[in-house]
Amino acid sequence: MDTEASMLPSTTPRSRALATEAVHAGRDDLAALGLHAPPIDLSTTYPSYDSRGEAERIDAFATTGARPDGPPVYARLDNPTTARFETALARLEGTASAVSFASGMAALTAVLLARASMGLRHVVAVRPLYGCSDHLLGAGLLGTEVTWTDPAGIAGAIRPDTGLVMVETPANPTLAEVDIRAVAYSCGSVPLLVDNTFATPVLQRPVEHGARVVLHSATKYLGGHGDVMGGVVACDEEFAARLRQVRFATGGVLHPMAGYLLLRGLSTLPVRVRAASTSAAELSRRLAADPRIARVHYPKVGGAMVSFEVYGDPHRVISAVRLITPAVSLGSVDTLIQHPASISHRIVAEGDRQAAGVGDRLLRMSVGLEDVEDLWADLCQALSDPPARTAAGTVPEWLPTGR
Ligand code: MET
Repeated sequence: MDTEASMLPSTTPRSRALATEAVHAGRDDLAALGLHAPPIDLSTTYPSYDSRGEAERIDAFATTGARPDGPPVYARLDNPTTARFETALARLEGTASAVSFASGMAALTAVLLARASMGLRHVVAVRPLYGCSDHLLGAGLLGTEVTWTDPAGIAGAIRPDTGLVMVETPANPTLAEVDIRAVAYSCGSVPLLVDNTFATPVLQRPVEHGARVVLHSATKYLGGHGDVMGGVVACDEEFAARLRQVRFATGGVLHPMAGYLLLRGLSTLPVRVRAASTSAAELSRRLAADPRIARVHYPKVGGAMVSFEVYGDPHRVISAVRLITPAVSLGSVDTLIQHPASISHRIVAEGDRQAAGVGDRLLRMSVGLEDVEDLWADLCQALSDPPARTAAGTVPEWLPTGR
């Protein structure tokens, strides 16, 4: 069992360069353990002959929410493998702590419940957000109430029962950006949560600009290979303790295998994000110069996401890509494209979606690690009208013509 990991300090400030932390954070004890790869602890329960001692450890967790000393008693309290991922992500975001969850939505749920349980049910939020985040806030499923505003309206929207201000920057799917420092100032003493899924800590560390809570769908760039689902909240230890109590009570824990894969994903995060961002910036330039494209969205902070509005039928583009994968989600090594109005933001009421800039002709592309010329060739043939794949001689040989 990997008990040493639970001894790792969770409050060590980031002192090494980001690329170094990405490789080493959460693994600092491995050499002393005589290990190279992090051990995976799949235990759901932890035997003990000392029931009085276990009672004390459960009382301590229930009272403080601090990570238990030694074995976790039960896997819903903590897990040494997922703790390694939490330690590493906190280091990258520059926070004291991080708490992992089964998905990004489980992570956001825990944040909202933690604040609502303190009598702070009201949330101020800026659109657009990822469609399911928008839905979770707006539908009142957790008993929260939301006021939507633009960044300039945040200070005026805050009430005595406001527990959170939430922004996503760059936003899903329009890549609209907010000035985190200015927004944090408007929040006063209300914590600002920034969904940093698109930028990742490689391009932006929101706590350095005044945010108090950083949310990630770890399923995306942190995992990086489209094969692991998870969520994580980076924050101070006081709020992390509250989140652990909510996680224990509601059960949305990250599986240890997912924790292992996410820790492995972090080690290549800077390399992947920078390489994909270079291609995304190049594709955004080419798309902006293309007469078939009405508008291109690419954020100032950079990143591997490009959104664009077509003059033609966006559904035809989705059906015509051959190298690019027509799928929702993002942050994988392969390039994905999806139609937000149909998928990622389908659950948002049409009027709200349109008002947030998520039009019917908008496509969102997550640029991966393929050669940029191959990606451009696939985009060009998919954008052609009539479809290039039916026009003899215009399909690159390497593109499959059917499925
Ligand atoms: C179920 S829809 C969306 C999944 C993911 N959050 C995305 O934006 O692509």
